[in-house]
Amino acid sequence: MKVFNTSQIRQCDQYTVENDEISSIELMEKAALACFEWIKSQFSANYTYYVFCGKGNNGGDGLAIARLLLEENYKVETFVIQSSSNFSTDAQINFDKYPDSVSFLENDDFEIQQENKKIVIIDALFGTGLNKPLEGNTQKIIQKLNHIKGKKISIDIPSGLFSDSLPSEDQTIFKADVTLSFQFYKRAFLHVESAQYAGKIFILDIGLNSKFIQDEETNNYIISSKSVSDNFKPRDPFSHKGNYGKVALIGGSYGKIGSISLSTRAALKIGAGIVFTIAPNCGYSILQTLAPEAMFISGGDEKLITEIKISTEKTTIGIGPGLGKEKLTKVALEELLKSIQTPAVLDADALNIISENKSMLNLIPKNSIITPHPVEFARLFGDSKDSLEQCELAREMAKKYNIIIVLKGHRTAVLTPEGKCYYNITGNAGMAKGGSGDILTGMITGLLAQGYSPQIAAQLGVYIHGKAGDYAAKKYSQEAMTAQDIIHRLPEVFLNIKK
Ligand SMILES: NC(=O)C1=CN([C@@H]2O[C@H](COP(=O)(O)OP(=O)(O)OC[C@H]3O[C@@H](n4cnc5c(N)ncnc54)[C@H](O)[C@@H]3O)[C@@H](O)[C@H]2O)[C@H](O)CC1
Ligand SMILES: [K+]
Repeated sequence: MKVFNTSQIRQCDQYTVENDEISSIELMEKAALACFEWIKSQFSANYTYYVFCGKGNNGGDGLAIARLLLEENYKVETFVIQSSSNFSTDAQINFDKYPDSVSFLENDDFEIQQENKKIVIIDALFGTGLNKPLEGNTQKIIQKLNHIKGKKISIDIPSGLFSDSLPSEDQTIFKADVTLSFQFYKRAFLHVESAQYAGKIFILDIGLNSKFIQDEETNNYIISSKSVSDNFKPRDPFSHKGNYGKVALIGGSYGKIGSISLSTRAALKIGAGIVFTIAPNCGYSILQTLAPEAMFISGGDEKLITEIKISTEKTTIGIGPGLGKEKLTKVALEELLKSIQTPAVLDADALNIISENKSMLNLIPKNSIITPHPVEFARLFGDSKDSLEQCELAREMAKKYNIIIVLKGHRTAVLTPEGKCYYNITGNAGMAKGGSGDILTGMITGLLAQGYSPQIAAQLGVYIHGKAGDYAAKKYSQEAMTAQDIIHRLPEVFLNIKK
């Protein structure tokens, strides 16, 4: 699913009006109707709706939503910000159509009866047309709204937030519980510094022109359930284990055998045919017990990996979880990287070792997948001022080193050598725990071994990992779920991938 910037969204809007049998006012009505239907499905008529509108098209949406609510006898109070600018053409039409009186706000002296707990505040002050950070009265109004208790819904985007950039710390922005956004994810919804204002995001289809959407180019995408099912390869009834690849997960050190056992189990559970684990000897009994389906290969020493003895030709390597950074382990990693020609997966301490010896970056085989979290990424490639800047740096590094970077976080991003960014929107805060990353490494390695291209293995891996995490949270709660529960919920994910 494509992510467009504000100017592309505006062009899409315009293209739709010019090429489809729909006028801009009809499009606004369609957008308002989609919001109204969503609101109706979530809240009863016992709520009082306070609708705050600007004078642009976002305000026009708000006025239309307020009218639709009134027509179905919901209790509605509508406010319009008084300003020197005129209503946009379509907002004016909706203002004229509004059947009740509205209150014009010159400052923040409006009253909302808070003893009535059933309050919904609808923010239709500013949308994608915001041209500078809010100040003066609009700033005061939003600050006051942010202190009022009630359900808060932003239309299209929280007022005060820019679609394509991140806010400064002192910027005033409406804090929504829910954002009902039209047709597309905005880039701001995909970065933690701005996404926190949007709450839960629902994308409402307002039928913008599909040819424009198909033809318009972008470098940013969401990994959709459709792209997952389109790329998913069901197992062939006539196949044997050799058809599903040979994996070697390499990692673990004394006290960190758990990491590589989680990766091993994840690779098995994601469908890999044959799985080896290369770990220090202290991991032997643990691994043979926790993952009896996998074969153990000694890493050479009791407590750390000092040698990696595997033919790398037909084996897909995943290296890093629990590996440690001992000198001999570093040498073993360097030797391994020099010997592999095919894409591998590198995570955790494998990346930390490389960050201390940056020339090793050039040894990473072309089209390999690295899976750093933001701190590991910064160690490798330097600091960034925020997550958007880090994402852009990752895009450059993916191109420079010809690798796929899985930048883990609230919304994990997969950056490709072609400069594309694929955001993952599955997953939840229950996964922000030790072990989750080890599992992701095992999953991506297992998918790569099964013949998925590195880019698709990375995209499927992050999507499936997040989705299994969502099933785990549903069953055990975000608090009580542990990383292992992500592995346990994989069956639900596979059973629900539509083919
Ligand atoms: N995506 C679609 O196809 C549709 C989107 N719709 C809605 O339209 C808005 C965008 O509307 P636009 O008129 O371009 O802009 P806004 O309503 O966001 O605001 C413009 C308005 O506000 C003034 N302004 C801008 N910045 C500031 C500021 N910092 N302080 C004060 N005033 C400011 C500006 O001068 C204008 O007067 C989109 O988000 C959707 O909600 C359609 O309704 C349906 C199709
Ligand atoms: K808004």
